[in-house]
Amino acid sequence: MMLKGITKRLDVAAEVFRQTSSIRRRRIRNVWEHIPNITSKTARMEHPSFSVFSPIAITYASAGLIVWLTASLWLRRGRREASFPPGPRPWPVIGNLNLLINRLIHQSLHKLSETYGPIMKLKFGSSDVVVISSPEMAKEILKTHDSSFAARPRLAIGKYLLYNSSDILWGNGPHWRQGRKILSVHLFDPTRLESYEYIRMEERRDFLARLYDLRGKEVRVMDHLSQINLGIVSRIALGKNYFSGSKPLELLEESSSVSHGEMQEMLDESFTLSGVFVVGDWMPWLARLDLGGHVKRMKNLNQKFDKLFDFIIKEHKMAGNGREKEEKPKDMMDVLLDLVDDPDLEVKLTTDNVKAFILDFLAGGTDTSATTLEWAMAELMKNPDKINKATEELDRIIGRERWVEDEDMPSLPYLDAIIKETFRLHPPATLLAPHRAIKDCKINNYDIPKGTTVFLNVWSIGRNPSAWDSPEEFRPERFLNKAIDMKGQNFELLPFGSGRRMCLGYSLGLKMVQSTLANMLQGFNWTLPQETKPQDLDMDETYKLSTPRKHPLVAIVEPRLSAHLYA
Ligand code: HEM
Repeated sequence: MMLKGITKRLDVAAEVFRQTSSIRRRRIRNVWEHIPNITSKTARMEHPSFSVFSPIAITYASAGLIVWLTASLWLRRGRREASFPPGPRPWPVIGNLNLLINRLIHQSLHKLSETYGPIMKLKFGSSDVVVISSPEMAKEILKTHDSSFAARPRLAIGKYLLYNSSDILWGNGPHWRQGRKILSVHLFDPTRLESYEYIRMEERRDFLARLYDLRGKEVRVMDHLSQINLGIVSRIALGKNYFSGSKPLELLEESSSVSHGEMQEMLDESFTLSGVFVVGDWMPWLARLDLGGHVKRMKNLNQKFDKLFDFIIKEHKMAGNGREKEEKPKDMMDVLLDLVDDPDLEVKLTTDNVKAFILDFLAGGTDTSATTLEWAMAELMKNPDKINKATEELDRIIGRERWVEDEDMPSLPYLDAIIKETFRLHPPATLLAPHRAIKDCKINNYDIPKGTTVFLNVWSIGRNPSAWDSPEEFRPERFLNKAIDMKGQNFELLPFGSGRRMCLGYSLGLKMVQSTLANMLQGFNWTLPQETKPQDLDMDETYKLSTPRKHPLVAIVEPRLSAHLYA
């Protein structure tokens, strides 16, 4: 019996070897198709599994590790002094390799789900992973069995970047529940959100004025989108825009701010590191080696954020002492600092928790909405007739004498449809954030054991032909006569997730996307540079925690409204 098992495994390993050795001759995305390490019918292994313990796999893995380690050490030697930013990024080769691995995993998951169905089990190293790819199964996980899957796996990113997972995104248990409650009450309740509308409006005006100054020239759309979003979340969370200055973090001194470029690089790095495949997360026995150097990068990045937050906290404490006189309204940092060491809280809140919450807020609030907006513009420029429909709607309902505002959104159904269609095809978090089973569970008769990591592949769900007609087409019209929203009750469209772990910043994120896109379309004609034809515009993705365009969108803007409106 045992011999039979071993022979079976060797056969599988030989098959894997045969398939992988012909990678160069075939399209790389098909490689995983032939690796029988998944089961579709049950979350228990039915097929022989390709595990990292099979002899041939171990031989090849060891050879790979030696090459990897040598390359890593060689790179490390050359870059010991390199700092990031403004110097070159450490581990560029490994970083790119990781993006490639992410791409492989991502595309493979989609292909595998087409072959093996909407629930399948994989083995990532020594960990069990279940991937869900249909609205019905997503409903089972996020609604029917929500409480059993409302946990996160403990990953290196939480431990090393987010203060030992003491934030909300990676947090668990009573600490996470309390954090969600605090932010929901103090920050995300509708009245609070309303009170921030003036901030979003002012930042939008600055953004439109910057674009106006660049009229007729080529602009990298993402640069401007990240600037407006960072400005908004910084003012909401920290009381002022800390990221509009010219100083590098190293030279931060009293009453100054960090350069936008440096902060954006730090946030990009945090998104990249949140999405990388950290070997030690899935093979804990290799964690100490830190293959690829990701943990080192996480610790470095944490130090940078920590320095920044220490500075901001000091400024807030100083300003707090004089607040009675000034009557300045409290921002999120003030509110959280007031709660530090509050004896009435169920779980003690520390300064590190505050830093972790703020980092969640800065990261969650910028990249996701900027990525969505860039994709929306790219899809629209690839389909110019859709831009015409959107501007026709704006001209008809709002006119050209004033800017479109938040309260106009309910009367702009086509704009709303464009946003939903963009989220369907390009959800920023393609696999949501990973969920973890906190107890043994049965999903439609499939056993999912306690401790299993569950990925909800919303990217695949958005392109699932049984849920959507012509799923690859960008067709906002499909939403015009459908009562589908993104509040987590329609499981075919889940860009913000659903249930207990649903995005906490859903309303703010959606408002930021809606009003910015409306202003961009109302205020400017958008064209591609002469050498790019709409049909040739590439739609390649990069896989981090979010999924931005691989090549930044470059466009030429020409104002549509009277000059005085941009002043
Ligand atoms: C377009 C905008 C946004 C999108 C698409 C988005 C998407 C998501 C997704 C998919 C998750 C994980 C859900 C899951 O695991 O089931 C999430 C979680 C989260 N988001 Fe967002 N988000 C956006 C904007 C924001 C904003 C503006 C903030 C705050 C300022 C924010 C804060 C958070 C937090 C704190 C969590 C963790 C929730 C938890 O684990 O309990 N997000 N978001």
